[in-house]
Amino acid sequence: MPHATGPSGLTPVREHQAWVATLLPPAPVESRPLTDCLGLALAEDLVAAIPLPPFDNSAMDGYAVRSVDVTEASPQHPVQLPVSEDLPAGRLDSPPLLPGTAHRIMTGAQVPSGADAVVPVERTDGGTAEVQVQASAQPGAHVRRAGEDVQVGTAVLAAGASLGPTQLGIAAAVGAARLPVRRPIRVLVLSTGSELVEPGSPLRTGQIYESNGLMLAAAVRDAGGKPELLRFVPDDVDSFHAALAPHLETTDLIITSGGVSAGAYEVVKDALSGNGVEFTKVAMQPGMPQGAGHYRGGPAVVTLPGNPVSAMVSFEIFVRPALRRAAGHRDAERPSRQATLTRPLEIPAGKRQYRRALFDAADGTVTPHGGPGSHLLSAMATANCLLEIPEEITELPAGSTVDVLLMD
Ligand SMILES: Nc1nc2c(c(=O)[nH]1)N[C@H]1C(S)=C(S)[C@@H](COP(=O)(O)OP(=O)(O)OC[C@H]3O[C@@H](n4cnc5c(N)ncnc54)[C@H](O)[C@@H]3O)O[C@H]1N2
Ligand code: MOO
Repeated sequence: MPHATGPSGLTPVREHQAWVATLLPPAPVESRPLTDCLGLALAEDLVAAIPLPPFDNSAMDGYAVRSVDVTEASPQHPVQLPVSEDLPAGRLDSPPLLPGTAHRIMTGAQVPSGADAVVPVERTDGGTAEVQVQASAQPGAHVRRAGEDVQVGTAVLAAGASLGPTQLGIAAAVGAARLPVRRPIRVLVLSTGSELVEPGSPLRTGQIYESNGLMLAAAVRDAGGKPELLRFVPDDVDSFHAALAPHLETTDLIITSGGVSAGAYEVVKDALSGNGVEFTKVAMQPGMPQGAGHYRGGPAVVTLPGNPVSAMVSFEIFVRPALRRAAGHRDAERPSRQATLTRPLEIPAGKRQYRRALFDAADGTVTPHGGPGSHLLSAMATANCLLEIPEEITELPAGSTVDVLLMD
């Protein structure tokens, strides 16, 4: 796709976002056991085939009674009833309750026909052959009605729902053993750079610890994708192609970081130019040098800049929404808020700024956190949002209303 350029000669952020989004088609739908669905997106509405609760059941351990039999009960004048059945949760038959009797009943057990209330055990003497009921009960007391939570035919989850713990819980509760979900996007994360060494090994002058690969793979997983991490890919073009080759059939998206700006040793740019990937400068800070396309007609590729904050911010702005949309998530975007800036900011013109910041939900304010430098990863690690400042703005007084993207 040709790059649209803005007045600055740079590609507008929204153009690059749209381009990256076109690279990833919707992932195929597959049926998975519930245990394998965490973090995925539901592909179809989940319609309840049973009500919840499935039957009238007790909310308390106690005695199932007819409320009219205990109208006069009090601690001073208990009503004595014979106990004719014991109803633990899970008992399959449900003997009816005869007038003037009680069934001992446990939480979750089916309320027998004939009973219309449960008296908690604490309001009785706890008898097993006979029970002294010391309190009256309103009709319906401590009875959880069938269908009170979910009625048959209700869509308990809509297509596009992200499946977290409670969504999996409700799916199991209505009896779904498997769910139709979109297969997670398979992402190959590559890092290159001769200066990089593995955390845990000694650092020599001129070297730094590799962090982007791990960070981006974690970001992919966090976004619901399935990452595979290839670190320390050698810095020459042939080795780069050789490293990719075994993964092409099983990869939807390749993400690289580094090796794309104007240096003499830009292996990513050298290897991917002419192989389906186009490079551009995007009107944003951090994250200016970007590339995207399809590697040799195969997997989608997004090349992120190497500076760690640039890599992470551009993942957030370009990759994460595209990845989540392709994986079927309705909430593909980070939530955004408007907030009041606590201190003034001066901003270079012409590029959309993404400043790391701290959003205070209680008072609706946002405070820039750390400087604008794209190597300042520690501030990003302790920030909770990105402050998004449009290209044309160069000055923001304290008290300005600004947009923030919430990161957690
Ligand atoms: N003459 C120019 N120089 C630079 C330009 C430019 O337009 N003209 N752009 C600058 C901007 S903006 C950025 S961002 C960076 C992007 O450079 P690259 O994407 O080519 O990245 P590298 O040069 O490989 O690395 C940049 C920086 O990040 C560190 N890095 C790289 N990979 C990792 C990793 N996996 N883990 C941790 N840190 C990593 C690397 O050591 C460098 O410090 O270019 C500017 N220069
Ligand atoms: O645009 Mo680069 O991404 O600032 O550091």
